[in-house]
Amino acid sequence: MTLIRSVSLRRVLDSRGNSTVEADVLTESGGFGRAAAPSGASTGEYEAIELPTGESIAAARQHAVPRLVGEVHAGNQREVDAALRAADGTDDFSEIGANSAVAVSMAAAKAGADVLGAPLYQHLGGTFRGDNFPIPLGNVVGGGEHATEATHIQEFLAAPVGAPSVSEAVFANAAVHDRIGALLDERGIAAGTGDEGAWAPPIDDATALELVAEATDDVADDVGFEIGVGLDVAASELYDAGDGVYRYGDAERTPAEQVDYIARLVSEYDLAYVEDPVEENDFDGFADLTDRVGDRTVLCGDDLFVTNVDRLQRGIDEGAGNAVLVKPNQIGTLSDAVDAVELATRNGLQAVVSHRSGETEDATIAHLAVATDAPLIKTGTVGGERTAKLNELIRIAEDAV
Ligand SMILES: O=C(O)[C@@H](CO)OP(=O)(O)O
Ligand SMILES: [Mg+2]
Repeated sequence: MTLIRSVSLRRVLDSRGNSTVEADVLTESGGFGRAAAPSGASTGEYEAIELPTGESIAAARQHAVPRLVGEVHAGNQREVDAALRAADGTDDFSEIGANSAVAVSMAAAKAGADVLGAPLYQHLGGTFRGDNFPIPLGNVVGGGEHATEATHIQEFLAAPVGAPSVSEAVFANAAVHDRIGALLDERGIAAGTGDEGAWAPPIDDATALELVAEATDDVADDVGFEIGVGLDVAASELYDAGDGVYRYGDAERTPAEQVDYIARLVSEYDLAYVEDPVEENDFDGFADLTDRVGDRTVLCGDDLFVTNVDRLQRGIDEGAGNAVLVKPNQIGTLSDAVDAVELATRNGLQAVVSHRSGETEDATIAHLAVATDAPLIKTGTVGGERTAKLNELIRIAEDAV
């Protein structure tokens, strides 16, 4: 019933105005799925390869489409993703591009769900998946690779850990974003926004932390539940491998000082979440930090693990981190992303399903987070390509009760 009849690929726009791959999958019985690949700016060195859009589409048409059409069932995600891997033939999707691979993988999942007449989260997660919903982490202030002349730390996140529902969490994050806008205004600081819709003011990291802490406290008082503060340091972007130091503008920190600095921030601001506190090759520094503050906060590897089970297994073996960021395009297929969640969960690590800084209206990650019972999702706060996922989460929560 779900045998694939056709796969179409096209260039569409992403939220940065760049091109990306969109895929349509149609099955023999008329099931249809459409999905588009996101794209990172602060990409990890070990991510699957994103090819230029046209190149990726041409290669996928040549190598992957013939292996899918009339051969593979869209309802069997493992079969779809195995065919994509076989068509590519490399470890990192450098032949057809992770952008085409992930678009087809997600579109096939939607086509499979369509044939079943089931929502995507249920097709992926099964009937007995439980009824937990992820807490959305909302990027409210940022800089790094996502904005120029703004903070060095890439993302300051609202973490509404006490929210009684997805909907209340989503609106709390939006309220924090709004409150920060007002606080910036009061201080006469003009600010635009970065790639993910977060405020990108020309202030230092300490001031940004004070501002976000004040805004989350104010909104927490209003809504009556706890809202913590989180960070994505995206430390690989600050690291100068030649000199072996982290550069925050004119200031420098050695790797040991970096670990001390983050540990101090965790204590001082009672941080609920820290992503990529050290650069992507420093498993030792990550493990040291996990030893020191891992019982108090979520320490999440993004560039460190790149949704890759081999790197994640190394982190588990070495005690580096207690959470993994899960980005399907970082590894290339939904099956690989689910493998990373399952490996993490089996070993007591939390999974954090995540968007990219370059996004589309595609909302697959909202379903993936619910399907896999991920405790957290990072998908922005405001802006259409971000609210597409947040509003989908609200709909899923309503649908699932
Ligand atoms: O570092 C990150 O976590 C992401 C998403 O916020 O950014 P990018 O997609 O640019 O890698
Ligand atoms: Mg990150």
